[in-house]
Amino acid sequence: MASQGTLLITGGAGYIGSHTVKHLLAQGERLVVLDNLVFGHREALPLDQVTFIHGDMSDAELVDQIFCDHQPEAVLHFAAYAYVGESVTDPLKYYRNNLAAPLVLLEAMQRHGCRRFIFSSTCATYGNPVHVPMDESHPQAPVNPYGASKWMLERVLRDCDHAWGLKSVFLRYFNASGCDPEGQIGEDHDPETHLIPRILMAAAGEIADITVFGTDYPTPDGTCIRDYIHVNDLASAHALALGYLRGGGSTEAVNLGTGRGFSVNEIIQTAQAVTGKSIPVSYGPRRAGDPPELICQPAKAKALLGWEAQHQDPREHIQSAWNWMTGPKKGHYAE
Ligand SMILES: NC(=O)c1ccc[n+]([C@@H]2O[C@H](COP(=O)([O-])OP(=O)(O)OC[C@H]3O[C@@H](n4cnc5c(N)ncnc54)[C@H](O)[C@@H]3O)[C@@H](O)[C@H]2O)c1
Ligand SMILES: O=c1ccn([C@@H]2O[C@H](COP(=O)(O)OP(=O)(O)O[C@H]3O[C@H](CO)[C@H](O)[C@H](O)[C@H]3O)[C@@H](O)[C@H]2O)c(=O)[nH]1
Repeated sequence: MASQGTLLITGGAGYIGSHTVKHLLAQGERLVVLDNLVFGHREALPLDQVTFIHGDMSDAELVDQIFCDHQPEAVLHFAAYAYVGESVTDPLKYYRNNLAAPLVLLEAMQRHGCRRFIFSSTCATYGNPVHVPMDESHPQAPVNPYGASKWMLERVLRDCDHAWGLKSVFLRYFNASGCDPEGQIGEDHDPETHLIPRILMAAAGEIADITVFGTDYPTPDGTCIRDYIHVNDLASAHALALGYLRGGGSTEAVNLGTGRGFSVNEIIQTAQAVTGKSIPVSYGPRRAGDPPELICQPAKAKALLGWEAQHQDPREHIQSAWNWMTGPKKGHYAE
């Protein structure tokens, strides 16, 4: 197996996947992207620079063919469903796509001798915080099927390590935000549920207002606190995790966040300042399943991978997302 071989990126046409693709291409990596485009966008990929395969990771024949044709050295696994609320009402959809479908991928990896896996896990595997900031040894007690599906796949990956030597890094992202500073790609979910893009949709008049979910949390201003991590910082962490595995690293879980929390109200005020728009706000009840405060303890990422968030200021996240939203082409490589 080549030490700098081809990488298979599942879900590479999605938000975080496409930013990581851009970062890895800049580092000279050779990439094959597998995406069914259920949520991703073909235009989010530079099709002249990657091999794009439009298909589903649960298609065993297709996945096997990809391993025969490209012999990937490692898999970066972004593909999943990620609507927490929907996972509560339709859990089987989440267990099928986030837990069962990756087994097809892992079976192909085992057959073809591919032993490196970088997994998009989440702070949602921790459930309600027992303490903040949360380090990797925080108890994992997910409170919704989305978080549970990710936690269970972590368990599967550990078992594969034990049985056949698969080495994985579980990157537990906190709240991904921001966009490519060059404005080529952005966050383009439909439906969009995340806070920052919805605030900007309200600023642009695409929705009537931003509803704050709950004002009676035990936080200084009563609204939820989150740790917003720039998507380009997530991208660079993937490259470093790959280097770590190439260097013979063992299976590890690694949090990715800044270590700083911002409330929903603070994010809205920052967005008003960045956009210069007066953003209509309404106040609603709490959203089921939202912990009051999620803040990352990122020390392990620095110690193990040499990674630190470079984009600490949420103004920068919001500015890059606003530039992309209001840019002439609304992002994307090709018209
Ligand atoms: N956005 C966040 O804040 C956040 C936080 C923590 C973890 N994550 C995880 O990071 C990953 C990427 O998140 P995102 O926000 O970029 O989501 P996204 O929906 O933009 O990207 C996921 C991509 O996977 C593709 N996909 C889904 N199922 C597939 C399948 N069966 N076969 C092939 N392709 C498939 C979709 O079409 C999409 O392009 C997900 O695993 C998500 O759970 C995201
Ligand atoms: O219209 C909105 C949207 C969000 N919020 C609040 O803003 C905060 C952030 O909410 P997001 O929906 O943007 O993100 P989550 O905190 O729900 O993120 C969770 O879901 C993500 C998947 O999409 C990731 O897995 C992440 O790790 C996990 O914490 C929450 O307090 C939420 O209640 C609002 O007040 N109004």
